[in-house]
Amino acid sequence: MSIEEQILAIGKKARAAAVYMAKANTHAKNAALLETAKLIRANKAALTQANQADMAQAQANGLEAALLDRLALSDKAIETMAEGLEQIAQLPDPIGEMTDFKNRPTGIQVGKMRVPLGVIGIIYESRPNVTVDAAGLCIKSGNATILRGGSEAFRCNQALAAIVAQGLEAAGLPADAVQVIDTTDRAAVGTLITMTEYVDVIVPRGGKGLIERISRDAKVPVIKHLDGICHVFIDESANLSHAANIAENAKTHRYGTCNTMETLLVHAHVAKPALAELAQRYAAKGVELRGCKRTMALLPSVKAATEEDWSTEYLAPILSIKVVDSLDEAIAHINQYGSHHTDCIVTENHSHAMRFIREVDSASVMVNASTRFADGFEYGLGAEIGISTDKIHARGPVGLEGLTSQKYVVFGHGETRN
Ligand SMILES: NC(=O)C1=CN([C@@H]2O[C@H](COP(=O)(O)OP(=O)(O)OC[C@H]3O[C@@H](n4cnc5c(N)ncnc54)[C@H](OP(=O)(O)O)[C@@H]3O)[C@@H](O)[C@H]2O)C=CC1
Ligand SMILES: N[C@@H](CCC(=O)OP(=O)(O)O)C(=O)O
Repeated sequence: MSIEEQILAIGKKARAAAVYMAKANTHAKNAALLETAKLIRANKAALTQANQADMAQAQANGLEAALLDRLALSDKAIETMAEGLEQIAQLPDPIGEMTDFKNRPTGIQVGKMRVPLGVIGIIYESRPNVTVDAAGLCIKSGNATILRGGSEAFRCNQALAAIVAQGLEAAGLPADAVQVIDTTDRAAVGTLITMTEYVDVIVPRGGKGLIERISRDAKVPVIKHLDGICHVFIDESANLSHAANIAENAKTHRYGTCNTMETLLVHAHVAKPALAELAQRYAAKGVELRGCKRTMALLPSVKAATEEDWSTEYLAPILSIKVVDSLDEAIAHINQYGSHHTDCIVTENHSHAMRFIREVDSASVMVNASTRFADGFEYGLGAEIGISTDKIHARGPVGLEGLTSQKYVVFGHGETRN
């Protein structure tokens, strides 16, 4: 079979499974989640072995440290995946919920019912826990899914696919509700994003290369989950102790995640003390600093930032720094160079905070909190498919509700329209 034929066959099975999933009851969906969690724990040794093989190959291929960190599946990460499924089982089932009923003068009652999207294709980075989080959220929201993880995580993802299939079958649900594409050939992505007959929506999680491909070729509707060029702006009225803690955490908590800060903006009135403190903290953690001319005047060891730096997502211990003269300049910089993912202002000035959250055009806009909080679990969604950088149909961390839609339902008593 050609790759195209293989993916079309997967699509056909997913479409059939979606019909069952849409009407599956909450008990069966939760049973599948809990059984999969049990199987993940029972298969810890096999998962570890598969991950070690993936890690060895990725290391041999020279994958960067932050990306190896993302690929690694420690005992703790395996337990977290299982717990994540148990948490999704605890969440209320969104499907079938009816809301917003109104009695119309004609006698009919008009309301809305929450329904699954159908078949969701997800293309994502080499992070095995995403396979389980995505599978869990799609099961609970009554969708079928086709997963295409990063090639470095191939072995581990295949092992996880087999476990999820067993979990679904044990609960009497179709194993085809979650299928993991079993080739790393990118031709498979080409078919996945064009088979409108079988796929209702594509969620691409990734960087620039993926964006270009999807923008050029996709025929299926897309909810983009793209790169994070995130900023922290230290305002002139910032609490400098909060600013140092936030700017340190936003950069150094995890270097490889999309919600990590890549550019720090500092108001000129507080640049000297703010940067003196932060330079020490970053030096202790080996973060390379690249700055504008005014930053370099304050911190002579800093390298010169180029125009390209302002629009670069490093995913590494590198940070660009710019000194700005006003809130307006900070907002303009973020809207020009950012990726509309997550941006933060550190300020004690309420009107500056309100202007920042109104005028910065990003999926999450924060006041006095680290950009690392942009995460479905941290926002109370239970888990996330990822962070949408699109404005429709979902924006920011996408949980169960983002994987559903609402249809109108109308109840009458024999009424006819005049
Ligand atoms: N907004 C969000 O929720 C998230 C965003 N990200 C972003 O992802 C990026 C980091 O991950 P990284 O692994 O580098 O991302 P990549 O974009 O390189 O890879 C992500 C996935 O897309 C595939 N892919 C990439 N390019 C193409 C292409 N041209 N055609 C078909 N498939 C393609 C990859 O496959 P292959 O294995 O073949 O390379 C992989 O499965 C960062 O920019 C980060 O911000 C990450 C997580 C969440
Ligand atoms: N929500 C995640 C970040 C999003 C994510 O998965 O990022 P990445 O490590 O780039 O795959 C978190 O805060 O851990």
